[in-house]
Amino acid sequence: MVRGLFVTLEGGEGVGKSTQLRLLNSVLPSYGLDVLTTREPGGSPGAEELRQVLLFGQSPLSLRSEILTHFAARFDHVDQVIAPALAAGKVVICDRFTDSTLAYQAYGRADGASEILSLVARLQEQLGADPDLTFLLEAPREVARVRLAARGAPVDRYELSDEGFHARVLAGFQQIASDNPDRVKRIGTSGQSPEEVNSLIVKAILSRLQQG
Ligand SMILES: Nc1ncnc2c1ncn2[C@@H]1O[C@H](COP(=O)(O)OP(=O)(O)OP(=O)(O)O)[C@@H](O)[C@H]1O
Ligand SMILES: Cc1cn([C@H]2C[C@H](O)[C@@H](COP(=O)(O)O)O2)c(=O)[nH]c1=O
Repeated sequence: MVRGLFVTLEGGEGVGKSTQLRLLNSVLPSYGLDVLTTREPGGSPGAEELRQVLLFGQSPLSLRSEILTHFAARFDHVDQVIAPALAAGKVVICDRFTDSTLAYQAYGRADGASEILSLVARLQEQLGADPDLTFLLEAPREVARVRLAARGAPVDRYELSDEGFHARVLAGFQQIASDNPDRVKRIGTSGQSPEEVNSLIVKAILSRLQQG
C-alpha cells in the first residue's frame, strides 16, 4: 500500500512554525513531492469551528474537556484530511499535532500529572495517525514575544497565559524531544533566517524519504 510521510512542526508561539509551513509548501514541490500543508487545532471545516471554541471561547473548559475537544478536532482532521492524503502518498506537513496537547495541556496545565499523560496517550492510540518526523522549533521566549508583538495577530487564550505556563510548555516540549530522539529533531530559530531553518528541514525530509 502507498503511504506518504507525516511531518509535524511543533514549538511555542512565535518560533516560526507557520513561516516554515509556508516555505515548505512552496519549496518541496520542486523536488517532485506531492505536499499537503495543514494546521491544528483546525485543518478540516469542523475542526476549524472547534478551533474558535478552544482559542477564543468565552468560557474556560475543564482540563479533561479541553483535551477531549482538541482530540475531537484532531479525529475529524485525521479522518477527513490527513489519513486520505497519506493514503494517496502525499507528504503531509501539519503545524502542531498531539505533541502540542502534551506540552500545553499535560505539561503546561497539569505539570506532567501521570493520569493526564496517560489520558493523552490512550486517545493518541485510538487515533491511528502518528507523525514519522517532527521538527521542534525553538527560540528564547523573549525573542518569540518580540516577534509576536511585531506580527500583530489576534491574541488567543493560550498566548494570554502567564509566563509560568509558557515555561512549563517549553520544558514539556524538551521532555517530549528527549523521550522521542528518533522522531523529534530540535532546531533553533533565533539567529538563523527563515530560509536557513527551511533548508535544514528540507534536507531532513529528503533524507528521511530516501531511507524509505
Ligand atoms: N527564523 C526567523 N527569524 C526571525 N523572524 C522569524 C523567523 N521565523 C519566523 N519569524 C517571524 O516571527 C513571527 C512569528 O512567526 P510565525 O508566525 O511563523 O510563528 P509561529 O510559530 O507559527 O507562531 P504561532 O504558534 O503563534 O502561530 C513572524 O512575524 C515571522 O515573520
Ligand atoms: C494543537 C494544540 C494547540 N494548542 C494551542 C497552542 C497555541 O497557543 C494555539 C494554536 O495557535 P497557533 O497560532 O495556531 O499556533 O493552541 C494547545 O493548547 N493544544 C493543542 O493540542
